[in-house]
Amino acid sequence: MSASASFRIGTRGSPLALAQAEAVRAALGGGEIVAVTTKGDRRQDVRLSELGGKGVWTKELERALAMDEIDLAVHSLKDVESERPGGLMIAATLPRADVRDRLIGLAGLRDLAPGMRLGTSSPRREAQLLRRVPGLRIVPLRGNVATRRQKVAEGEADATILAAAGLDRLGHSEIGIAIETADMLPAPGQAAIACECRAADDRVRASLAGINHTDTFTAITAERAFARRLGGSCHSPVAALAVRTEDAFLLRGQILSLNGAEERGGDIRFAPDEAEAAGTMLAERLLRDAPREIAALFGGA
Ligand SMILES: NCc1[nH]cc(CCC(=O)O)c1CC(=O)O
Repeated sequence: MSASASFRIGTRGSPLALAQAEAVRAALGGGEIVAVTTKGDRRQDVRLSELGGKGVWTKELERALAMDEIDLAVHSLKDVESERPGGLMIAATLPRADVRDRLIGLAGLRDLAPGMRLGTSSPRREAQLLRRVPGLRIVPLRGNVATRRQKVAEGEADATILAAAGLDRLGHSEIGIAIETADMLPAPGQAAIACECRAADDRVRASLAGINHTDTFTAITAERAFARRLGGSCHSPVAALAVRTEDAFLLRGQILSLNGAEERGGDIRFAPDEAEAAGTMLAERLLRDAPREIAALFGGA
């Protein structure tokens, strides 16, 4: 039995969260899965922003971590706010999955037309799509994959968009059409699974260091520094993606006004040890000449 076999691996209880926790358990070579219900899981009827932002997914897990009820918490990194509570740290990321979003209900983005109802509760997807197709009607749509597909099938929306990584991890590789990142930049941290632990817990930290995928960690470090420097609220329209190139990394970032009318985007090349600084620099560059609608969203400017 490996040393990590005794770790209590905290996770939300949704099918996606459990699949991700299982992937971490497999990487560690053992451990006990402890499912914790979060406020975000209990309330699927209201907008995420009304529940208090994406912290609703992570807060109860982080409380359990701080209280030593679990040894590590597994999250979709995308749902983890870029400011961390003291004493906790993201210590590892697994190799990143498909970073793209997938369109469900239509054959491609070019089939979107004014007046169509696109179901999403993501301000990023809403702003990006409104920018592409002004006049599109955005209808709130939450719930797990099965629920959302059902809502589209029942005509509550004409189409919806979900992260490829989540669909694939649930075994739904056949659902939807992948949207290239050039057409729709994903959320910071999308498709990355994060392992969070107590910063003072050397035993867990050492085990997590052993399963960490460094290229993914470098990429998400840049993306999260970008998001952190933008401040604003955690439900502002922000997109970022860093990828390894032949000799370095490339971070692309985008910020939009809520209705997509205004947009600023750009990119920056960086070496692995400059990930944090690169994210911050790109954010500052985009904020410098940002129009008022965008500057108002990202108060940290
Ligand atoms: N907040 C929802 C959420 N958080 C992580 C994923 C998908 C998996 C991932 O991006 O790692 C999803 C669903 C979606 O956006 O379609």
